[in-house]
Amino acid sequence: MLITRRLEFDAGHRISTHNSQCRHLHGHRYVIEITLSGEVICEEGVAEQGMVMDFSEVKQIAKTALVDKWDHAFLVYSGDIPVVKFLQSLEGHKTVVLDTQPTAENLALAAFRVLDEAYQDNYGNHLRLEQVRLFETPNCWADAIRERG
Ligand SMILES: Nc1nc2c(c(=O)[nH]1)N=C([C@H](O)[C@H](O)COP(=O)(O)OP(=O)(O)OP(=O)(O)O)CN2
Ligand SMILES: [Zn+2]
Repeated sequence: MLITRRLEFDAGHRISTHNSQCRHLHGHRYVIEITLSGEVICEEGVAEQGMVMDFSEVKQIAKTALVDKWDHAFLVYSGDIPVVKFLQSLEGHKTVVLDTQPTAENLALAAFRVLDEAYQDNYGNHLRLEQVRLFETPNCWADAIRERG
């Protein structure tokens, strides 16, 4: 069984190597969709009976591990030296330094890695992160998918 939880957050970025608009500092209302697989919990009388994981728990884990850290932050590539220096000069600014350009593809991958560690199988129902879909705009998104093997 697959379940998916959608969350939204705002963040700034730029793609410093881009040859058009995206090299300018700008922001997005990002949407992240987290898809988990697992067996439906059958244990009689537990709060999660009939669920793979309670959607509110899926949300809480995503917020703690990732969304609250990225929300209203500027997501910057460590190689984008002028912007890294500028952000460091702003006292207390919420900045997330990434080791890759903050494209939809790289953000989906980074989110997958963080969230994969965060979701634990507490009920022996083989809970597992399968996919992170990250929308940069309503028309543009990237999917980071668990590799088989
Ligand atoms: N493969 C990718 N291509 C682009 C990315 C990306 O992350 N991966 N990112 C950008 C820019 O950051 C930009 O914000 C997206 O801009 P754009 O293509 O203009 O998207 P819009 O939804 O605003 O465009 P509409 O034409 O208004 O739908 C660029 N490319
Ligand atoms: Zn952008």
